Amino acid sequence: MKLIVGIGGVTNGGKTTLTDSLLRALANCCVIHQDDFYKPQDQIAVGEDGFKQWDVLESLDMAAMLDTVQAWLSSPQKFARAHGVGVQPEASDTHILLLEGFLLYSYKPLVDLHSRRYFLTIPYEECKWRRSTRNYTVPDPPGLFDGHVWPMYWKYRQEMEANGVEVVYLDGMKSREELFREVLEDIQNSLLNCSQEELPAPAPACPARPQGRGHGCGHRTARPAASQPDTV
Ligand SMILES: Nc1ncnc2c1ncn2[C@@H]1O[C@H](COP(=O)(O)OP(=O)(O)O)[C@@H](O)[C@H]1O
Ligand SMILES: NC(=O)c1ccc[n+]([C@@H]2O[C@H](COP(=O)(O)O)[C@@H](O)[C@H]2O)c1
Ligand SMILES: [Mg+2]
Repeated sequence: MKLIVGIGGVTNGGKTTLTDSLLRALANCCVIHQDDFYKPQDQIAVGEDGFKQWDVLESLDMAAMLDTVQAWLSSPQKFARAHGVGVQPEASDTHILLLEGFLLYSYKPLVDLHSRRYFLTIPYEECKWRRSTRNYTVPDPPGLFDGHVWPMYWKYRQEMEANGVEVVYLDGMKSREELFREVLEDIQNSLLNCSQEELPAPAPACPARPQGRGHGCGHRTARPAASQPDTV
């Protein structure tokens, strides 16, 4: 069985922190980070606002990311070995791929491959503060957060919700430990449900089930933006 789990959501929501913890806890688990697929800096467009457009999908080589996901799908064992992940023989027919990134659910070919999609949210003030403590390879110029990062976050999130992409929202204000426990338990439940529901026919991955409320691999439908706790 193959399970692709997305850890998406707002910048500084805690995606990488949570993913690192899950990676350590789950057997036969690999990870692909979306920000490893940034295009070279000289290919990042400058917008009419004067800012380099780091927070748009076009700044990422999503075709390359998809190819990497396909490589895992075609042979998780080979992928794990190539990435230095030990395969545990006793759990060898279950493989998990964590996808981590801030625009995971805005690239259609990737959206549909997920078995489970998590989406971390934090309020504006917290996000702005956490962001101010971060050191990116290219430091944020003054005004980038309010002029580009936060508006793009809402633009893509609203598109995701309008497109009916089903996600499980996570409150990034909870402690690291609480988030880890919550998501680990949920993934373990998904694994149990998927193994019970798995068909004998070849299945590319345990699929997300849009109508699958009550099924382990389904998602909650995205709630409208206005009901989210971090609405500005
Ligand atoms: N649950 C949490 N509560 C408080 N701070 C957190 C939490 N998770 C992560 N952080 C901190 O927030 C910052 C961003 O975390 P990170 O995991 O890199 O987020 P992301 O990958 O979503 O940008 C880091 O300084 C990290 O230590
Ligand atoms: N990885 C890089 O090369 C790079 C460069 C400039 C900005 N960023 C920022 O990274 C953010 C996405 O990563 P996080 O979700 O981990 O914050 C985006 O908001 C983007 O502005 C990344
Ligand atoms: Mg990160």
